[in-house]
Amino acid sequence: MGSHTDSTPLPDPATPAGRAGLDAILADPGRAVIALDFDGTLAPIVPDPEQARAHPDAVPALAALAPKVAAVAVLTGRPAGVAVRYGGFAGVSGLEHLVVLGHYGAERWDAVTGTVSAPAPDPGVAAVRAELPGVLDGVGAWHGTWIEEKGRAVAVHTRRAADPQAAFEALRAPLGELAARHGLIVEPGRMVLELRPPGMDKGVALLDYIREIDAGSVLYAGDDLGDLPAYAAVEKLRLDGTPGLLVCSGSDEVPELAEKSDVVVGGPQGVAGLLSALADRL
Ligand SMILES: O=P(O)(O)OC[C@H]1O[C@H](O[C@H]2O[C@H](CO)[C@@H](O)[C@H](O)[C@H]2O)[C@H](O)[C@@H](O)[C@@H]1O
Repeated sequence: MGSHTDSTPLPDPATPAGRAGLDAILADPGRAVIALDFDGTLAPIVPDPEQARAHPDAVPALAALAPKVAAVAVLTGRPAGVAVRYGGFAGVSGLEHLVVLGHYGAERWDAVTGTVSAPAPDPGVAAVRAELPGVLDGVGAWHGTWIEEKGRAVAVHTRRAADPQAAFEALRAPLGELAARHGLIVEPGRMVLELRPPGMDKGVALLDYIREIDAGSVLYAGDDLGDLPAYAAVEKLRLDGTPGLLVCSGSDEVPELAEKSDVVVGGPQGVAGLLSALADRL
């Protein structure tokens, strides 16, 4: 695998803004932030969310790139600690300064300390958790749907239902009502509807992090609807004079993201190849 990614050339961005973003990263890597989603971007999509793991090429590529840029961050809907575990990010040489922003930025894990910081849990989550089985029962959606307990949120997955898209659509309205009754929002994703507190998204988290690092350029890679706010953040940064490159980890499931991206690569293997090629160039 290693020799394959080592030889991958850097992609040519499809847009002038994307080319400017890549040029800025190459010209001054010491001020570049590389931010990446986890599921579908660093980790292949699998039917059972508990079995998701980073692509074998992903961590070596990140570890090769991180010492050459200002900062590398993983920005995920997962709890930060879960992403660290499933990604195998702790204790990796080269990733001593990695930051994992979990729960769409509400939680933060720093490799330097090995600890997670997070605000107090939203009481609406406990109320939703208690009512969720009854709501699913009412919709007749038990078969094949699966509740992911996320601590600060709960998610209902339909990928393993007989008809995943139909189950997803059938659950949208009732879960929306349940979330709204308890002050939560529904975050739709790839065959998943997550009920979570409002007020944070990947765009807010990315902008905060870019400010913290005082970045001069940014690369953001994602694959899902939850990455759209981060895409919007990069578009805003570009308008304000900070170049950026938008990378889509391609799939058939979320065409909206591919349409907005500068570069589309072939899933997590393609993302790892791009990161590795970037590390080689730097
Ligand atoms: O922000 P992300 O890192 O992309 O996390 C988004 C959600 O990803 C996970 O679900 C997705 O991946 C699963 C494993 O491959 C897959 O089975 C599921 O269909 C996908 O939606 C995770 O389980 C969620 O908690 C995350 O919010």
